[in-house]
Amino acid sequence: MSRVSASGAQANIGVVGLAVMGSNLARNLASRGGNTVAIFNRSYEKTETLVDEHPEAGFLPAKTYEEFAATLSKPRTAIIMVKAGAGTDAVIDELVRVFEPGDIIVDGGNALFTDTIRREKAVRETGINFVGAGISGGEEGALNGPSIMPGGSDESWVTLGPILKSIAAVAEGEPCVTHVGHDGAGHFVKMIHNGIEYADMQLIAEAYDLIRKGTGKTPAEIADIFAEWNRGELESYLIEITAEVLRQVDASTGAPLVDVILDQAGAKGTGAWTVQTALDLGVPVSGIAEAVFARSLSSKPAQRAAAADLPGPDETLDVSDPEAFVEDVRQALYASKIIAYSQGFDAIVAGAEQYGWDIKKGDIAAIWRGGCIIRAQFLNRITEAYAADPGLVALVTAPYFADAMARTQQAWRRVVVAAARAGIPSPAFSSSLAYYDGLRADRLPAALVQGQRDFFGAHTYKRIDRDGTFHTLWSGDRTEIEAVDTH
Ligand SMILES: NC(=O)C1=CN([C@@H]2O[C@H](COP(=O)(O)OP(=O)(O)OC[C@H]3O[C@@H](n4cnc5c(N)ncnc54)[C@H](OP(=O)(O)O)[C@@H]3O)[C@@H](O)[C@H]2O)C=CC1
Ligand SMILES: O=C(CO)[C@H](O)[C@H](O)COP(=O)(O)O
Repeated sequence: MSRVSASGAQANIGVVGLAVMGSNLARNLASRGGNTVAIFNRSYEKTETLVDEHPEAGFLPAKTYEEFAATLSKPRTAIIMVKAGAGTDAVIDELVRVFEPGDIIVDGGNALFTDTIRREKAVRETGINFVGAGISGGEEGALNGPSIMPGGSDESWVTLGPILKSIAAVAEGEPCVTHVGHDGAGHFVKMIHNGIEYADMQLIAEAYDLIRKGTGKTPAEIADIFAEWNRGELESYLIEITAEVLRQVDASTGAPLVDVILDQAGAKGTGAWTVQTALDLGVPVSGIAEAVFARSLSSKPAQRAAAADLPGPDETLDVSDPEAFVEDVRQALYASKIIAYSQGFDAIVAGAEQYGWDIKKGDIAAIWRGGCIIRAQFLNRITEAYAADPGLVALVTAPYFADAMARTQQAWRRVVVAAARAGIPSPAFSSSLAYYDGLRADRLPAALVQGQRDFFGAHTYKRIDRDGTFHTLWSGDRTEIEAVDTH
């Protein structure tokens, strides 16, 4: 079997899967000096189109997996960018068939991290290296520089590191890529990135909704507000693109595009994975969960239609000072956003502990500063917070963020109260505030829950005044006895 392409050229890197992400990543790789890129797609038309549309890239196209392997110099390195799930397994099986020990397979798709752990173990047994790498930035990021979160072995990172550094986004002179940790660590961190992305998007959407309903401003006027916010502490990619979306006018009706888009949000699953994983780890990612549920609720048209006539409040959102209200919403958004990141980092800490990964939180915040969807100005503050205290128990308690909370929390409360009084759903704003108040509460009603659990299930409780585990004989004489801790 030939080990070179039809032209005899060799590629140092390959890409399998040439839809939106793969085709742009392949072009990004090809644009960096020294790279020659082999490309393969299940249906050959996509490969042909990419080659025809981008002759400058010098791609080496392959029609079969055998040809693809033969085109790559050894050790072969290939990045898979296909539909997550069965598609990824199918491609891995084919690559394992044509690759050799020492070669490297990188899955750059949005794989569930437990799948990555399974795949890494299985592929490693063949002598081939497998790396799960989260890649964020969408189409534009893939082309011009994404944020990359690779897991896998230290050995793979030696080969892969320079290639990934060459294509990653650059923030303040540093490439937005780091070796996150072993096996599934990279995909775990990408999953949390997406969870935060869901929360941030929902919070921005709630801010828009409240301003629109509270002040009657048009989408274009609200776009101006977001553009202004993007010059301050809220500066971020999501705020920036929100202004663009709100400014867009529908060509066929002349209406703001946002008013003709069906209000049912889709989801590909990474937000739900974050919440499911956090539940397993016992981490309250309530802001992220509300964002996932808000999309689910929006996509239940039959239930929404059936509930449309249910009674609401007597009052509407009565804003006497629109400028002050907009400023309150801005502060509520900033406070809630801090909570979303704080909860996301809590999940990273818990995941690292559970799976034995040495994840540097400050490094993760640093590689999210550029290329990815949640890139934001305040990620530098997160890096600084973890540098100052690597054992920080909750991001929100770091001095910078605690100060931000002190500054914003009254406005946050006013916004949540106003929304509730006017019947405007703001699940992410309000659940983030409840989380904040829960964290700082001196005493929680969890004590009563423990009493209830002990009543119906003899689940026992601890006391505040002495060590030990206790149970009250609820169906007997109601005296208290020492018991075995059942949690
Ligand atoms: N779109 C985005 O903004 C982002 C996407 N991602 C992730 O990147 C990956 C690629 O995303 P995207 O570019 O949107 O493409 P899609 O997720 O839409 O996947 C389409 C690609 O997968 C291939 N494919 C599907 N099933 C198989 C199979 N059984 N065997 C071989 N190939 C298969 C398709 O080949 P064919 O052409 O033959 O159908 C096509 O190349 C996904 O895992 C996605 O979650 C990550 C970050 C951002
Ligand atoms: O990974 C991404 C960005 O980081 C993708 O854009 C992701 O697919 C978006 O998720 P969803 O479709 O569920 O909104």
